[in-house]
Amino acid sequence: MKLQELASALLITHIHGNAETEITGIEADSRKIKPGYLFLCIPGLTVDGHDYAPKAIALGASALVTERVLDLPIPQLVVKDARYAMAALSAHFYGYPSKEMKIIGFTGTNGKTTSTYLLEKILRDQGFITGLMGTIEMKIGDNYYEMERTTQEAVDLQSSFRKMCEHKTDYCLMEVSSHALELGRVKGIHFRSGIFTNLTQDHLDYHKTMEAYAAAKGLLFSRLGNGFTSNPAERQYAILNADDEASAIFSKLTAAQIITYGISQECDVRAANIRMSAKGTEFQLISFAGEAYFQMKLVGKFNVYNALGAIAAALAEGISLEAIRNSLESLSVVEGRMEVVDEGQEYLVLVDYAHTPDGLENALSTISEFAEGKVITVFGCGGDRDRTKRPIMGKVTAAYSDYLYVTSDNPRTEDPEAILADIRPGLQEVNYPAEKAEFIVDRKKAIQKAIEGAGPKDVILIAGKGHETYQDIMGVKHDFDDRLVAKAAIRGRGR
Ligand SMILES: CC(=O)N[C@H]1[C@@H](OP(=O)(O)OP(=O)(O)OC[C@H]2O[C@@H](n3ccc(=O)[nH]c3=O)[C@H](O)[C@@H]2O)O[C@H](CO)[C@@H](O)[C@@H]1O[C@H](C)C(=O)N[C@@H](C)C(=O)N[C@H](CCC(=O)O)C(=O)O
Ligand SMILES: Nc1ncnc2c1ncn2[C@@H]1O[C@H](COP(=O)(O)OP(=O)(O)OP(=O)(O)O)[C@@H](O)[C@H]1O
Ligand SMILES: N[C@H](CCC[C@H](N)C(=O)O)C(=O)O
Ligand SMILES: [Mg+2]
Repeated sequence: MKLQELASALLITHIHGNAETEITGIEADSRKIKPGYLFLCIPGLTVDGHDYAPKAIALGASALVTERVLDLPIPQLVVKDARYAMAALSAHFYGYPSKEMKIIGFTGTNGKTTSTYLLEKILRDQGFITGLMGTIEMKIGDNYYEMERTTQEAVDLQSSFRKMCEHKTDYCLMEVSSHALELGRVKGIHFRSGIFTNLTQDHLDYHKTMEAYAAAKGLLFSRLGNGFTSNPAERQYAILNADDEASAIFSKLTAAQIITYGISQECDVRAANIRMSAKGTEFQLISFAGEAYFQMKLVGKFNVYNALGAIAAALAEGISLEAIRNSLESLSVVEGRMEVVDEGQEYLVLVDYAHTPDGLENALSTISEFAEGKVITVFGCGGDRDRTKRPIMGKVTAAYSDYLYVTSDNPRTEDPEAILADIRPGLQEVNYPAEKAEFIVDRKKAIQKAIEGAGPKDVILIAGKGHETYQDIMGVKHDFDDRLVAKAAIRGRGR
């Protein structure tokens, strides 16, 4: 594509240099530039992409997108807002792929990843080709890709969508993080539906206040539904959790047709008579499309919510309640979410991704309902992330645990001891007995000690890392998998 043609995606631009320059690729990271590529100079929160233009040129960049003319020897497309331009130009470069499939976006503090897999299962069982992108991985056709972040940068996102189209994807199920919404990574994407899971505290390091965090999430819904259509295939839906008060705000923001789901409120897709055990969850589903009795293998009331959101989205796609039920009943586990580590031992070991106060509350309240012995929790808090959630996470785990191992969970560039010190006041606030809590920086040792101390009917929750296979210390990702460490520890003590 020629620079001139790319520029046509924006009304106000200025081309400095040869407009006929051929563009063979488009990137916003100088380290990924190949000969012939256009390099987008993005002023970031930590560095300014304009400073990396010489590096991009050295790697063969043929043109730049800038916010000001740089004294450099290649053509430049000067724009008002490089981040906005990144989204718009990437969509144009890749031929607007989000219009060629149905993209369903999931947003909310907890439950996004889980919910994408539930809906993926339902859609795949109907013979649809699905793509998925989120915290664990990206799937395109039969190919799996590692993800750097939950929601990709706009330029990577549009490229991934194009690949999905090449694989004849019918539906793309994607997690839409609040960072992505705030930073415009998903601007201009045509979503079929937006699903809201819930809003509780996280990421206040970035958003500062819960109001700002909610406003970021709201962007998914405020962009939905404009331009009514008689074609049901083009309709857009906002699928909202009626039991979460943020839904009232989102319903005012959106022009999409709203489908509500929940347990305690009157809504379009509702679960009643919920029965929970260590083996799964049962509930009566009452919906605008009829009623059915569900028996799922996923544990915890929070998974009923995740199921309801997925059911609502599937009903909007015209899938029958019976088919939806068959799919959800056959799904056993989502990786790293309440995943059982089974080496034939007498105590239960669960690895879960709970890394927020509400996630821990949900995981632990579920466990407390079926635990016959002690509840032993191993957890930590991420470095370079919301510090204010640390004591609250300490308080929540203390409330439910007979024994606590407070340890590291991706300290990143922070001092691990300092993170542990931030958690401690939460335990003190509820007068948690000091002799029942150990603070051990080394996560492997903490897991080993928890397992060594377990009695026959005890439940050990290892929270925070779920599917992760690394421990990020000072920017270096060391191999670390809670499930493997736990397995080795169980075998080490002779089960
Ligand atoms: C707060 C946040 O999300 N920041 C993201 C944002 O950073 P930024 O705007 O500060 O960019 P920057 O690092 O200053 O760089 C500016 C520009 O220079 C470029 N650059 C930089 C260095 C270089 O050598 N060459 C170069 O070209 C960068 O590619 C970028 O275009 O854009 C960068 C480029 O895309 C991201 O790497 C960076 O993610 C940071 C590392 C991050 O940790 N993000 C996390 C918090 C995140 O996004 N999490 C969410 C939520 C997870 C969830 O709870 O579900 C996610 O979606 O994963
Ligand atoms: N609907 C829910 N409500 C509250 N907690 C939940 C819900 N679903 C899952 N959880 C808890 O939160 C943890 C994270 O779940 P999941 O990975 O599905 O969320 P996510 O929104 O994708 O998180 P992230 O923001 O890190 O991508 C789970 O391991 C579980 O403990
Ligand atoms: N998406 C979340 C994941 C947190 C997972 C936990 N293991 C941590 O590192 O804090 C975040 O980036 O805040
Ligand atoms: Mg996720």
